[in-house]
Amino acid sequence: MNAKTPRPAIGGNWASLLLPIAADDSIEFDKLGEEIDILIDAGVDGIYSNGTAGEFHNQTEAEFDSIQAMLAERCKASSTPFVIGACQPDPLIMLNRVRRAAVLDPRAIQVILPDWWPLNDAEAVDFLKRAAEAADGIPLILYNPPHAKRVLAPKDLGMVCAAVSEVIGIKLADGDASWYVEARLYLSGLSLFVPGHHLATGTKEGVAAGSFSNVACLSPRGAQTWTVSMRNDIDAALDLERRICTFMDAHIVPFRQEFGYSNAALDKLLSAIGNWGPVSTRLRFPYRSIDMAEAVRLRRIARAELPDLFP
Ligand SMILES: N[C@@H](CC=O)C(=O)O
Repeated sequence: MNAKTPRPAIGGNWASLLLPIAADDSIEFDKLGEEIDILIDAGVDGIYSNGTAGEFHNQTEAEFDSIQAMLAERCKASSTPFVIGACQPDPLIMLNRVRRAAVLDPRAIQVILPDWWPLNDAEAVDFLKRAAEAADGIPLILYNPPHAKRVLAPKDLGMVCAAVSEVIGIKLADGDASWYVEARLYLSGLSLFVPGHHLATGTKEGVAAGSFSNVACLSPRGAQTWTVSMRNDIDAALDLERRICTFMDAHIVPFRQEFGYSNAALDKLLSAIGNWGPVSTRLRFPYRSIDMAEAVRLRRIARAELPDLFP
C-alpha cells in the first residue's frame, strides 16, 4: 500500500529517459544505468520514463519492469524525483503497468487514453478512474499529445480531469494566444506540462508548471539552467526560446516533415547532438533512425546558435 500523504504539485524541467538500443535491437541496460546517473548529476528537476521518446510503445512487459526498477532504484538512492510512464495503447496492459509502477512509489504515473478506437468523454473518465484505483494513491498525469487518437481541447480536458481528482497534471501541446486563454479558463487547477521548446512562453502566460522536455534531450543541464532562469529573467528566457525554436525549425523538424522520421527519432537526434550520454540515434525496429553523422554535423551548429545551453 502506498503512502496517501499529500504530495507537492510537480513542475520544472523533467528529462526524458531515452533507451540505448544495440545493433541487435536489445536495450543496453548498462548504458541505461550510466544515462540515469548522468541525468541525476545534471541536477534536473526530475527524470521520467516511457514517454514517446522513451519508446513505451515498443517494449515487452519484462523490459518495462526492468527499466522502471533501474530508474526507481537510482533515483531513490539520490533523492531525485521520478515519474513513470505506464502509457500503452491497450487499456488492460496499461492498467497492469500502472499497478506495477505504483509499487515503485514514483512522484506520479503518466498515462495516455487508450489509443486504438478513440474514447468518448464518459469512457475517458471511466478509464482514468480505473487507472487511479490501480495507481493506489500515486497521482496521475494524463499525456494527451497532438498525435493521440483523440486530442482533447482545454474545455473537454478540464471536464474529464475534474471528474478524477487523482489526475494532477496534463502533458499536452500548447497553442496560440486563444489556446492560452482557454487553458487559463478550464485547466487552472492542474499542473500543465508544455513542450520543452515552449516552456518560457508557457511560464510567461502563467499556464505551464513545467515540461517533459525535448530541450532536456538536447542538454539536460542547459535546460535546467534555462528553466531556473525563467523565475528571474523571463525576457532572457524568451530570447533563448526564440533561438531554440529557430534551431528546431531549421535543423530538427525537417527530419519529420520532409523525411517522415518519428518524434522519438527527433528526440534521440537531439540527445546525440548534445552528446552528453551513451545514447545514440538508434530506435528499435520498425522505426527508422536518423544517421549519427547528422548528429555529429549538427553539434557545432547547436553550440554556435545556442551557447547558453552548453555552458
Ligand atoms: N514528447 C516527448 C517529450 C520529449 O521530447 C515524450 O513523450 O517523451
